[in-house]
Amino acid sequence: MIRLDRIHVRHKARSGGVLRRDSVHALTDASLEVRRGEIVGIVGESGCGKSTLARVITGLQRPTDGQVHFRGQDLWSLSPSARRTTFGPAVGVVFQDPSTALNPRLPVRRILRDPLDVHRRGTARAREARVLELLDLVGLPGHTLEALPGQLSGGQRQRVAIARALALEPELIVADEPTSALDVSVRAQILNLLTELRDRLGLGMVFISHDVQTVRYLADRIAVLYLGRVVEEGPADQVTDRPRHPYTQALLSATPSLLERPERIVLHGPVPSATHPPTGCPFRTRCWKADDGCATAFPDVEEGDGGHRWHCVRPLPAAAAPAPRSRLA
Ligand SMILES: Nc1ncnc2c1ncn2[C@@H]1O[C@H](COP(=O)(O)OP(=O)(O)OP(=O)(O)O)[C@@H](O)[C@H]1O
Repeated sequence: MIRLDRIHVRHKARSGGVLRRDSVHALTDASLEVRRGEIVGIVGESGCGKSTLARVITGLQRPTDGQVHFRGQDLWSLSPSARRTTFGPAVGVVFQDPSTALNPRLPVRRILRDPLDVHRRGTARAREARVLELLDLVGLPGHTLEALPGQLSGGQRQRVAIARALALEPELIVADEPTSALDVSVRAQILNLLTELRDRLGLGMVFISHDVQTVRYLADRIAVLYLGRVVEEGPADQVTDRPRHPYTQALLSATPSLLERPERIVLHGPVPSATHPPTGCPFRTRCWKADDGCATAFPDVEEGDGGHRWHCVRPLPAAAAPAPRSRLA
């Protein structure tokens, strides 16, 4: 349905003065594919490029280099109006915090009707019927229609945001940390709702989170991002049960229940600057397996079963081995 091909995104650095503006390597050579009915999880630490990737997928961010193919068409070769009318409605977005994503002055009825009005979908009566249908899809009672976002709970607000994302019958939903601003008690309900919607509507979904456990719960496939690079991707169970990239193993070790031997791997040193990323493998400065060879070039892709891919010249063996003791807490 959607394919990102060798995407690079460079932002102008926010600091550096007028004369010297470095560029931030937000995404480097990132490729990703989402098929109909599939949930792809994107996981990585803060600043690794997850939101930039979400913006590229939703057409909000034009890549500096690389292509976005939607149903086989190069998105950025379309005219702005074709992009707006064909691609825009096909992709719905759910953001992290429903309190800021919804207009606090509009009742739910208006919030859900707006996209239908803007895109002139059907008659006034059909739009009203669609609003009721949307409310039902996300499991909200009818009286919610007259409420303002501030009168709803966090979980209900996120349901409204999901209903709005579904309004134009998209084929793909991009959910950027959709549960991290919610109470723990309602997170599972929202995750279950997203899975139900995928099953019921056959949606493709990109689910972005820094929490690998949440991503594993939901996703069919997982891509692990580090400093703007996809360092590992593949079927969710393979990536989480048999990680091949040391960075994936380190992420997993922060959620011990996912590993048979739950020793916590403590990564030493800060995440390097995205303005001056390390040469070669970006993870080498914090990797306990790195040697001089890791500094020369970004490792070529290695491939295992079922589309499991990783970029590492010193990958973990096929059955994950624990990291050396000196690096374990
Ligand atoms: N508009 C911008 N101008 C300059 N730098 C930016 C801009 N947007 C993002 N960046 C930088 O690009 C890199 C990737 O940012 P991005 O927001 O995509 O990461 P993220 O993984 O979503 O982080 P978080 O989980 O904290 O939201 C970071 O170094 C960030 O500071």
